[in-house]
Amino acid sequence: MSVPELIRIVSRDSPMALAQVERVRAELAVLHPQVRTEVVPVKTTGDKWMGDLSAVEGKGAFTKEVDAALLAGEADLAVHCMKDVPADRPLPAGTTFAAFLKRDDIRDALIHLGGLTLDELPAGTRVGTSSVRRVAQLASTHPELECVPFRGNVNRRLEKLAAGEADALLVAMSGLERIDRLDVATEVLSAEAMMPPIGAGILALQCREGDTDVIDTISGLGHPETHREATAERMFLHVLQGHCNSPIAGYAQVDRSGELSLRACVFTPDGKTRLNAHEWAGRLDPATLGTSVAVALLRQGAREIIDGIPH
Ligand SMILES: NCc1[nH]cc(CCC(=O)O)c1CC(=O)O
Repeated sequence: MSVPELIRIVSRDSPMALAQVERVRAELAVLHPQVRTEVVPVKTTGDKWMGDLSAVEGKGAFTKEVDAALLAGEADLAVHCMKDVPADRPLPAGTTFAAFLKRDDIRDALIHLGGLTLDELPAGTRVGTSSVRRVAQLASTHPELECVPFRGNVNRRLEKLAAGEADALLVAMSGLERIDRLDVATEVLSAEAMMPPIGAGILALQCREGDTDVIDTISGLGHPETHREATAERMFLHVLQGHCNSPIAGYAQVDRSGELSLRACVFTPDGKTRLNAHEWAGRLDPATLGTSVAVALLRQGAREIIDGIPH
């Protein structure tokens, strides 16, 4: 393997995304101190458009411009939140994942300026979130709360909360951690109380196919357990074929004994129906586990629920 002299890293330009790039640079500096890196920040459709993501073909809204820069040769490595990489279709032709970094916290946090926990919030409390996954689950477990649309990067959402545009906020712990604002979290919600999105907390490193020097260099950053979890989760979504308005949640987990499991749910938007599946891989490879869990939900009627939601 010949290690490249320079690796140009493309990413969204939000504070969270740039912190992600710094993590990649730091890990790369340990493994290959001789490699220089440059950052190529780009704004994505999802960063510019503050309306409903389904109006801009939500899928890929946070990745399209990043992928384009990689494919155009303006950068050699793209850093994505795996959660934002569409899984219903293959990766853009000519690109491949070279590594998945060790997974961060997959849980959501509640932020309430008065310090209340989710169960303590009074009826009518306005919770800022545009996530159909969070809205459906809150409708199911806390129907007395009111969800208000809340878009923008994590810093922007914290500003909007401080400005009184909502009384409380649900955001990913990993997002808060990356912008160094874990201090604002009032309560960490268990993955059972608020099922995370597929791909939560995983940074995916994407390269051009055939760029073997970069791929070989970057693959050393990969975390094997996260790779198994990511593969199971991504195949699960691929088989399920959701759309950007379908509330889908779940996570794979490699336990201490090395056993891989995948737990997943499909909800109706009102949270009144929730389909559940939880399987262990046993002798199945991660992708087959993902397929099996998707099929289990389809057998319970997931297709009808997903197709019945306007998008
Ligand atoms: N859409 C913004 C976004 N993209 C990825 C994350 C969380 C970080 C991750 O899971 O990797 C967030 C913030 C949030 O959902 O609150």
